[in-house]
Amino acid sequence: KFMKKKKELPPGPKGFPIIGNLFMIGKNLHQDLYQIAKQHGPIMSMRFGLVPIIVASSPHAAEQFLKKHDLVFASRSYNTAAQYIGYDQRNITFGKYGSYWRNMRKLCTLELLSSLKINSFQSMRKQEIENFVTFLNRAASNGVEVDISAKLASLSANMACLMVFGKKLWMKNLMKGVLKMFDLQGFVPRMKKLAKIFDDLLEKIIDEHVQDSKRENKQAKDIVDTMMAIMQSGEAEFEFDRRHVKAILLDLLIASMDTASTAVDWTFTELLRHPKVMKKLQNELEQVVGTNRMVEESDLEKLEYLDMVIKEGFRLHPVAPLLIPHESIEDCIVDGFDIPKGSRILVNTWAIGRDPEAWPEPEKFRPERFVGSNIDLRGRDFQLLPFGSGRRSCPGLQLGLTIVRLVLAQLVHCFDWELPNGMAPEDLDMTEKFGLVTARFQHLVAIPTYRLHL
Ligand code: HEM
Repeated sequence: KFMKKKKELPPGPKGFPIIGNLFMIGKNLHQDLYQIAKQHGPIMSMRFGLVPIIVASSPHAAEQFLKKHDLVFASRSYNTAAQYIGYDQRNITFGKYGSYWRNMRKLCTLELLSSLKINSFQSMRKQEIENFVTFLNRAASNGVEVDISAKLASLSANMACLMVFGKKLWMKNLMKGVLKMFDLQGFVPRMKKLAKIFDDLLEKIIDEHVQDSKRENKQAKDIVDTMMAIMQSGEAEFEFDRRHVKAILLDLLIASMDTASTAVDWTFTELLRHPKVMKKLQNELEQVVGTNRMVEESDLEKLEYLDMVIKEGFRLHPVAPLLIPHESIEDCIVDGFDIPKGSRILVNTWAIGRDPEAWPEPEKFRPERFVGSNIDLRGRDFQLLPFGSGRRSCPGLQLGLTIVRLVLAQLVHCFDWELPNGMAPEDLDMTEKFGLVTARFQHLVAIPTYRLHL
């Protein structure tokens, strides 16, 4: 006779009824999970309230969920924020795995975030970065300090708005509202109100584009134009109306708003903490670009040390330390453990970047560790996953990486930097503020001195 085998969940800390393990979690979820995993192992099970959570904290564990069994773990969970802000999970980021999501994601990669499309926004990026450098230059002439974190955030927001809508909008406060919604789980009235504000705004923008498109010789196509053209052509092989257009617009806006700027903010902080690395990068830029001009996008592929610096920055400061939670669509056995359908998977890339088995002396910021190594950050190597890996990995990788490289290179190439009030590099505060995008807790402030001969 068969005996039904008892399900064996991965090991994990004991929880209480109803709240599960929530009592163990403080302000920085990724850091707490890192500590707890040290006791329970790289595949660990917990419960947040009634929700089963699986945490992956080593390269091998990440590979199991994102590659070996990727199809099972390629969905997202339903939440009220996704319902109201994602037009009932019609967007990509929170879309359930299925044919609708596959189609939308394909459209996004092929039409909206292709190399061709990204290149078509190159002159816009150049213009915005020139404005940014002009601002810093003025601060340099006056010898005043600059709130780098704030300036990076508005640069990034401007580029995102120009790319998606074709014009700059003051979205920052609205965006903060959206991100807060994820903390306000279940706070429906406020969510509805915010969703309505966004919806009105998007409707207005789409109407303006429809009006404009009737005029001839319209300039560069932004993403609204591209989406409207697809909608009107009737080429899409799936249901595609204004709700879908709005869902994707918001998706791209949220995804590109804070990510690249936060990555630059962290890596630039590390450069300020490590003056020798900063100098070495300046030397590379002097050799490749020279001090008579700013960095161009076409220079980027020649900047090898810049690449290592950026990898090292992402290793220690992945912008989305737990990726975006994945959800399993059926029961699955992973490394001999039973993972039930409906589990939420948190891949702790922050912990993986600090795994001493994968990285010698992980706490040190040392870009030279990548000399002669072919570890890449595009999702092929599971010890470095700032953009995730597999089906749910970031479709904006190429664009995000281009912005990060260009902006960081420019900051380092155009200016020398000093900390305010004679602060020593090692005294820079490195506290994190956990969120879907994990930023610096305190804004980074520094004083520039212009160094180009332009
Ligand atoms: C440095 C910049 C960026 C970083 C570090 C980053 C990182 C990530 C990560 C970690 C995920 C989740 C992967 C997962 O759940 O497994 C993600 C998803 C996503 N990203 Fe990015 N991202 C960046 C920029 C962008 C940009 C510029 C766009 C588009 C304009 C974008 C669009 C998206 C979308 C649509 C998703 C959802 C994908 C899905 O669920 O299928 N990202 N990104």
